[in-house]
Amino acid sequence: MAAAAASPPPPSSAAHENKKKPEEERDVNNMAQAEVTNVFNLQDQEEAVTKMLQSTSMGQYYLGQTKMEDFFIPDRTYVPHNKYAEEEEEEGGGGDELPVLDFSVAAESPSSKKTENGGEPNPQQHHQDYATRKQALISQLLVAAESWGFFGVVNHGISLELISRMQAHAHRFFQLPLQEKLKGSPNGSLLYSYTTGSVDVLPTKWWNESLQLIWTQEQVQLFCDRIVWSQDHHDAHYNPNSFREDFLEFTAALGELGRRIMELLAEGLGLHPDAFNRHFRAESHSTLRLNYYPPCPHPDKIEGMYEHSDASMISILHQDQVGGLQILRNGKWVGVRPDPASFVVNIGEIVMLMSNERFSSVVHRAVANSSEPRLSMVFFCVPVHEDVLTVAEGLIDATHPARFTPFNWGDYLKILWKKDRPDYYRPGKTSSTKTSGEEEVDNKES
Ligand SMILES: O=C(O)CCC(=O)C(=O)O
Ligand SMILES: [Fe+2]
Repeated sequence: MAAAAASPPPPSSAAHENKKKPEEERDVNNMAQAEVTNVFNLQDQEEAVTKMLQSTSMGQYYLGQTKMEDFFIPDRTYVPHNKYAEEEEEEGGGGDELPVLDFSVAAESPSSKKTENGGEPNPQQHHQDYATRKQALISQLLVAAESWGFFGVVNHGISLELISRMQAHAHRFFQLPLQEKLKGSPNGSLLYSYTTGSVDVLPTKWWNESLQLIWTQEQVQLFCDRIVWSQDHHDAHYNPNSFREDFLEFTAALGELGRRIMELLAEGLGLHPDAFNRHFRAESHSTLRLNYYPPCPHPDKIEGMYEHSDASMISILHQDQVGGLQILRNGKWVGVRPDPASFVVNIGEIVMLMSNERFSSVVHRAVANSSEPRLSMVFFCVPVHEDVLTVAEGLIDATHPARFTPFNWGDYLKILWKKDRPDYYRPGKTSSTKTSGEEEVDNKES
């Protein structure tokens, strides 16, 4: 994976065109509407689901309450989903590359490694090698977190088979009829459920669907119990328990990777290795979010996911081979080339604040495309609700006063969408920038 600055084309004027709605668009709408009518005929249909549909972009679209044109974003800087750094460089752009870090050393213990021929290494020599390589990784990580806020991770220790199994589960889920998927929105929660696109409070409508679940056994079980994974009897061999099992294995592995990354980030800042991790515990409401972007007829005018920064401590993202993740870097949108073997990690707002803004939480977006669906899977490491979060002690001195006051994650969620959110919660952001991953609009948790 590599990426570089891409020069944005001139703002699209197409958003202002008054185009007639093509036939096929109307068909999609009609089909979706028929499905929704079914949903409303079900006896056990919950008010919350109706409310969710009516207050989300794709929900309104499926209900026929929103037209394609209502998704258009005027004067948007469009960079196609498959435009990456290399092409830009070939065209003479010469962008810089997204740092990609080799995490193999982070999974090693200082003493356990065998030599290549299987013999015992000289323990002292090995310890020195290990320490040198770990220090090199920490230095690269520090540069990446300070200057990019984003980086790729390879040799992360998560098996490619597990990743593809999760992708297959996600595709299976998103291809279910809408009425089935809506069973995954049992209580109207917009944070821990299946959601049809962006919520109304946002200034833009996103062309996506998502499923976001807390990483606990209990939560995933509640979800699995409601979903009928396939109505096709030819598909009877599919084991619905496998979603739960793979979900738990995947989130546990991502949690472990998140822990390793935050430990190294803390060490890089000269802090106690546990400075961030002591707030990232098993009882935190960390989530896995599956983002599904159906083919979109107007990707130049419609956003898959609008620009935002993540409210997490850190986020760990895997995107499929389609491409579409873009980072705002030095005022330009930079496309991140997909690589099935790597994860893309970004610093979230919580670690940015705890680091007294030594690290940046960078604005990013997802661009839709007209030809194929796209899937991304994001793990949001978040702190335990009640923990008081402060700037790490070791980072404050006379010349570097704390830039924000102590807060906790529960309070943070409450103010996340407020227009009058204090400045120190969103340094350097434009007023149109919203935070994603945590759409707890009415604080409807659980
Ligand atoms: O789909 C993507 O590549 C971006 C997803 C994202 O940024 C998010 O879910 O917060
Ligand atoms: Fe994000």
